[in-house]
Amino acid sequence: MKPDANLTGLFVPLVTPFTDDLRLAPDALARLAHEALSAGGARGLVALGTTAEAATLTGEEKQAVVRICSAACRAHGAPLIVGVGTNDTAAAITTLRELAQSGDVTAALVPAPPYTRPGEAGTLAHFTALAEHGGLPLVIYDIPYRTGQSLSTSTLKALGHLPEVVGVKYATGAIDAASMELLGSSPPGFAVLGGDDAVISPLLAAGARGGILASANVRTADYAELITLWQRDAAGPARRLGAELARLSAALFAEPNPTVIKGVLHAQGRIPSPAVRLPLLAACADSVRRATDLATTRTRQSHEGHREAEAAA
Ligand SMILES: O=C(O)C1=N[C@H](C(=O)O)C[C@H](O)C1
Repeated sequence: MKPDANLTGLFVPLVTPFTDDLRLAPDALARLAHEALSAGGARGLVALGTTAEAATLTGEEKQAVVRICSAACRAHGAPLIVGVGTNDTAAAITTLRELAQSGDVTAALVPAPPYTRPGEAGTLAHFTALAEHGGLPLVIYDIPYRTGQSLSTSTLKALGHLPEVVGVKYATGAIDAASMELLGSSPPGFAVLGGDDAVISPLLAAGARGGILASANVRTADYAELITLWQRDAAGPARRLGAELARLSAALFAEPNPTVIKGVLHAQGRIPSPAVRLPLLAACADSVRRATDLATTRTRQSHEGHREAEAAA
């Protein structure tokens, strides 16, 4: 029997705000977390995703980030997913057990072991070990262009049958025959969440249950609404809003994530600095300006679509 993780709707993988001298800015993170879950209408948060620059946070900073996100999720009765990305199976199990002990974490987001490329059988064995010994529900993070390891639909479905595996963040860079096969034959209790921001709208149209979307750090409410519109079968307004948000997502990913997103949040006065840690470099002014413009304006057409959908609901 699977745990009832009820993974549906929008999950925001929060950025980790820094000061200009690259220290963690905890108050700004707490503010972003509360905004996403209140005005933004997100279903839940993801801490320590790629977007959080988890790779360059110290152990202490990771604990602080999880503490802040846990407090916000507790206050809003929202689920918290925490990223646990490593190519060391034993170390991942230790981290999962520590997170499980807190009692605040709904699930862990676990990519295929990056860099090692253990092959599909090794990857399946890695995930199975995490499922059996980690003590937390798992969301598989399928992102071959970052990990160097692709997963076939049959492997994903085999994972989906494990009692501890509650979903997949699907970010293969394409919507193709394999995506349709997965969406059409997912094991019960196994949620497909989109993770490629620019194509979230077509993936929702094809049946994804929601998304883990870095772009939703900005215009959170609009990404949440896009998911609701597709869930309500309001195809016209969903298509219009989806097209508009796809342009925004493309602009936000014009440079390595989360550099442009941090630039936009800083331009909007929501974080104290656009600073990112090496090897990331801050996004250039043009990319930030273009994305900020798209982040600030919602077109009249998609507002009209929203009213149409409200009237029909
Ligand atoms: O941190 C995340 O979770 C996400 N990361 C992806 C990436 O950086 O490739 C993008 C996705 O929107 C969410």
